[in-house]
Amino acid sequence: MKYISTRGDAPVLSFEEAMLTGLARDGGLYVPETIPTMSTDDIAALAGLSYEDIAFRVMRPFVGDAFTDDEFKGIIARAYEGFRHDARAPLVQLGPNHFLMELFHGPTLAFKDFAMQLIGQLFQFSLARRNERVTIVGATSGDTGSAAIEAFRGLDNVDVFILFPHGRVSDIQRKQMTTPDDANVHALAMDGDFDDCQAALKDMFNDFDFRDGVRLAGVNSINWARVLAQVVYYFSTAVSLGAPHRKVSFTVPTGNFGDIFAGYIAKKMGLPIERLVIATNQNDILHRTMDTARYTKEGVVPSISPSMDIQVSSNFERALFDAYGRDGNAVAQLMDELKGGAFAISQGAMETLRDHFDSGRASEDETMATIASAYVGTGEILCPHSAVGVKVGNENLSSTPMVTLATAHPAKFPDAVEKAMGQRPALPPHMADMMDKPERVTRVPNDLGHLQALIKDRIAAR
Ligand SMILES: Cc1ncc(COP(=O)(O)O)c(C=O)c1O
Ligand SMILES: N[C@@H](CCOP(=O)(O)O)C(=O)O
Repeated sequence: MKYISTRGDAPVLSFEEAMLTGLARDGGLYVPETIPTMSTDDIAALAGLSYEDIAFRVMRPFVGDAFTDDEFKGIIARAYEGFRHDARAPLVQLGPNHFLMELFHGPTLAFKDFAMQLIGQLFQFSLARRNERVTIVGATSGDTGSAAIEAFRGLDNVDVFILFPHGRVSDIQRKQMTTPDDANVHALAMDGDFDDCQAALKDMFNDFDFRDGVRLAGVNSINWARVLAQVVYYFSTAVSLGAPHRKVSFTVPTGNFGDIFAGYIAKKMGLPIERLVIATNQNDILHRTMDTARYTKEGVVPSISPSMDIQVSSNFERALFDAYGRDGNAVAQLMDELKGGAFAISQGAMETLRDHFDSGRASEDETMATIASAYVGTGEILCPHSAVGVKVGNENLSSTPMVTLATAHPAKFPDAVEKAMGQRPALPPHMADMMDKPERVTRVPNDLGHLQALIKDRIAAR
């Protein structure tokens, strides 16, 4: 299995190389050269298997010869052993044909754990075998950062630097990033918004001297392995609802487009997915793009679903690559135009995107109202991101079962949830003392030179 860049001008890599590389050297994102498919029989055979066994069968074709079957099975087993629900991604029913896939039973209470716990294990295995060390820099609007820190904390051959927007993550998200006291963990509160953090990260990757000097690696969803791990729960859920003999639709609370892109890959592999619905908060660039065929950046307005406060949606580039017939030059040109703030999508590409994706948005009031009504109607306490999804999912119900992804635990956003339903969700017992722990964080300006110098100094001091 080979991996190519969405901009068509970077070395072709193996799975392991692409995983350790992160962003392609032409600024693009790695994708598989071809998408492996599963037959109806292959999918039917997943029924009744454990999450780990499904993960093995779904991901195996993508990793090529990077690991033996036993090695890969061991990696998967270790990745999910810390989850607090046997089903890993359990389903609850919200209405006659509407289900909620709970993705928040991992160690940091968000869907990011599904991928981050796995790539934590994959990195450890690969780095040990190669006798290498890496510097991970991640950008986060709150959840990726805590999941990355949890997956990599305490490792000798990895330093992990997390850039988060100062003042724009919830208190719990911040505490999850600033309270671990491991020497290899560096929480950096940056002036600006998430897009600024992500832009700084991409600038570091595009500075080859720095990149090669610190052996930079990325664990944001620019990393293909992140997307791959998330493909699995589309399979496990669809099969539990009757796939391959029955179609299923998914609504996905969306920001950086990684999670919904994983659903698109599941569909390409043969999973009978009818619709993939993009659900955005008031920062609705993707919904507007689906409507107007123009991707136009506007300022980010902080919301009660802060992890989705994003304008530059990285993985949309992967969808554009397919929509433009895998033409790397066309994608490179669009990304160049985006530096000016906007680009237009051709009619043909737009038709392809609309063949797969629908979209909707939820305002702040609608998000709050959905938290309240879901609790009254079903007893389920939604986090604000999941509530954005449920609101949009409700608008897209049909005779096909709809599954909305619940992407975080409500206790990560207690203020918003309390305001919406009058009750403060409790943290699970393993995190109950989090608010009392001391914090370790460095405030940093949005300045590439400053960030690079800080990272080099910290590595030298270890
Ligand atoms: C809780 C939560 N929901 C939804 C999203 C959006 O997911 P994606 O960026 O993969 O579109 C994020 C951030 O990634 C998140 O942390
Ligand atoms: N919402 C994310 C933003 C980063 O997304 P990623 O999937 O590219 O890592 C977060 O919580 O940090």
